[in-house]
Amino acid sequence: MWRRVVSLSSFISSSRTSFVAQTASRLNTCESLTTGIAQQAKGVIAPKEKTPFITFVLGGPGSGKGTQCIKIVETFGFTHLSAGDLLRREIASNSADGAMILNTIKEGKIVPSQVTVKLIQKDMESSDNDKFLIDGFPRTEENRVSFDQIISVEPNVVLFFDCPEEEMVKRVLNRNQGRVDDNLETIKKRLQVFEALSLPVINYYSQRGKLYTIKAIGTEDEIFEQVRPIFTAFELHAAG
Ligand SMILES: Nc1ncnc2c1ncn2[C@@H]1O[C@H](COP(=O)(O)OP(=O)(O)O)[C@@H](O)[C@H]1O
Ligand SMILES: O=c1ccn([C@@H]2O[C@H](COP(=O)(O)OP(=O)(O)O)[C@@H](O)[C@H]2O)c(=O)[nH]1
Ligand SMILES: [Mg+2]
Repeated sequence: MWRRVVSLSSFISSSRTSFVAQTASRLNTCESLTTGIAQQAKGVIAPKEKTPFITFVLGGPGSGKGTQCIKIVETFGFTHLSAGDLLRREIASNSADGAMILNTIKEGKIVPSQVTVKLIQKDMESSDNDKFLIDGFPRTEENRVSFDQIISVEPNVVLFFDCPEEEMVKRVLNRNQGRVDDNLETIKKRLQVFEALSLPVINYYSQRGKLYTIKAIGTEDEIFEQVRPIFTAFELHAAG
């Protein structure tokens, strides 16, 4: 449904821009939040009720992306699309790509972009919602470019759950979901892939003022209290 209207962009008024800045400042949130929203408000934004609002949720393995996505869904009504879950669903359904995906995940490597983007696209298009959390994607610059080319929508927000390696390893080893990649050997490979291929994506969005870094240590609730004001500010902006 959202695809039909994506190209119908309109300019947001300058009064809206100042409202956004005021809102963020009223919320007493961090400077990057104020700057990020104000920067977006200066750009071309399609009508709010029809444009998909996309959040990429990034961070190393075990940084708590999935856990926080559940809370964001409960509080802000997003649809949660976990790229890893979509790929595991392909394996479980014995699809043509299933064996290739399984081997790639076992090795801690990245599935070809087109495969992942098509799965995300299918779920986005079949959803009635226009607010999406895309969890664990893009993991590489190639992923990012591929999404841009196929879906043709920029993310509004990019969350980065910044967690010490030691803590991520501990959490993954205790995850207990029977995943083929939750073992020490694969985790080491995944951490290397994260550093070499995913950090450049995070830097890309940082340079564009879209990145919101969350210190991903502490209790789940404490971490969510860093996440909440980001979406509250966007909600207030949309309501304004
Ligand atoms: N703040 C936290 N403190 C301790 N354990 C956590 C926290 N957040 C998540 N976990 C646990 O760590 C594991 C990895 O979390 P998950 O959300 O699956 O991370 P990711 O999706 O980034 O790999 C899960 O078992 C989860 O219950
Ligand atoms: O866009 C993606 C997302 C995931 N994966 C693969 O799926 C695994 C598990 O991803 P998930 O996001 O479920 O792991 P998490 O970071 O949540 O532990 C990754 O290590 C990759 O091998 C991938 O290739 N492309
Ligand atoms: Mg996850």
